[in-house]
Amino acid sequence: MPTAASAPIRRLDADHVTELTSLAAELLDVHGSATSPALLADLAHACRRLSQGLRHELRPVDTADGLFVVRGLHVDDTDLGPTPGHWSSAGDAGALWDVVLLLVSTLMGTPIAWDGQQDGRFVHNIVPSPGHETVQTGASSSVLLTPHTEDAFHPGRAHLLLLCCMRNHDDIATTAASIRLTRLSDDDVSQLTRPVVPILPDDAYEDAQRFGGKPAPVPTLFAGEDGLSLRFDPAYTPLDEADADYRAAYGRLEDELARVCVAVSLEPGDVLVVDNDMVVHGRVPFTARYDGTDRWLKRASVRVPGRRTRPGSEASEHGYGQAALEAWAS
Ligand SMILES: O=C(O)CCC(=O)C(=O)O
Ligand SMILES: [Fe+2]
Repeated sequence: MPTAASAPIRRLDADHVTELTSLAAELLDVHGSATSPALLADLAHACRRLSQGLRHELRPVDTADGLFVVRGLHVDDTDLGPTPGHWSSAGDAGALWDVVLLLVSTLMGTPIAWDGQQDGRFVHNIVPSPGHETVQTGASSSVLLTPHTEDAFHPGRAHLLLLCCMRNHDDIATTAASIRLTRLSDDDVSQLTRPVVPILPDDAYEDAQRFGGKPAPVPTLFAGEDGLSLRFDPAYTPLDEADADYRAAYGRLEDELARVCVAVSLEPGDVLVVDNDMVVHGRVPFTARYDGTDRWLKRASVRVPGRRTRPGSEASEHGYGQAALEAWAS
């Protein structure tokens, strides 16, 4: 896996940084908490005050990399306080950054949350947690977090995934691979366009894992409105139920994704924006510190209204009983 970061960088100038952080601070001051429903309801209105220049920097992904890094925001490590040991103890830690991430998300679409994940919060805290070292969720550390589409099990999954870095003293990389940079034969693409095996809910969704309905097989690849797209989470795909031809094509897809994979080591203040229809992301293994100085990311998920990238058959999926909540009624 390549170790050099090669993601497109969009650098915010000082005025744009001030614009974004002062609006976030004002909203936090007015509403008292980043999880306030009134703050969520106020986001779209508040964003109208942001300049065209800032909007331009935060325009949609515009290269086949399917991602970019927004750089220039400054996180003060001493003000931040210790990295929480678990998402459930994060409370309002780093709340200003929750609001920054919500504003950035709102410029790009509609932030979504899940009842069954991190108490329905719209901004998740991604921290390594004792006892979770080897699971395939954001709370793990000692294992490779296998490249995946975020919330691949669900038809209402995000179009965009945003990761904002609070702290990353050991330069632990997020990995990302774009389907648009892979080379696959037409035969492999046809194979993987067939709905053969389901993608099951991941370990972050205990309720969904208890859902009684029959899992629906879904295609791995599909034609989006602007090119080839994917829905991929091998750690939660019962591939042994697939026929040999499908399995072989899936293996070649995995090889190609590994070939084009980039490693992006986020710096505090960086916001990584990933197109969840084009790019699968993961994380390299690391040794957690568990001393309050661990790596800490904030994560938001965004739907882009009007985007037509998903197969029509997704409309009849049950989504394992999980519902995505939108930050405001559209
Ligand atoms: O820790 C990372 O860099 C990414 C973790 C991840 O997959 C996620 O937060 O969705
Ligand atoms: Fe993820």
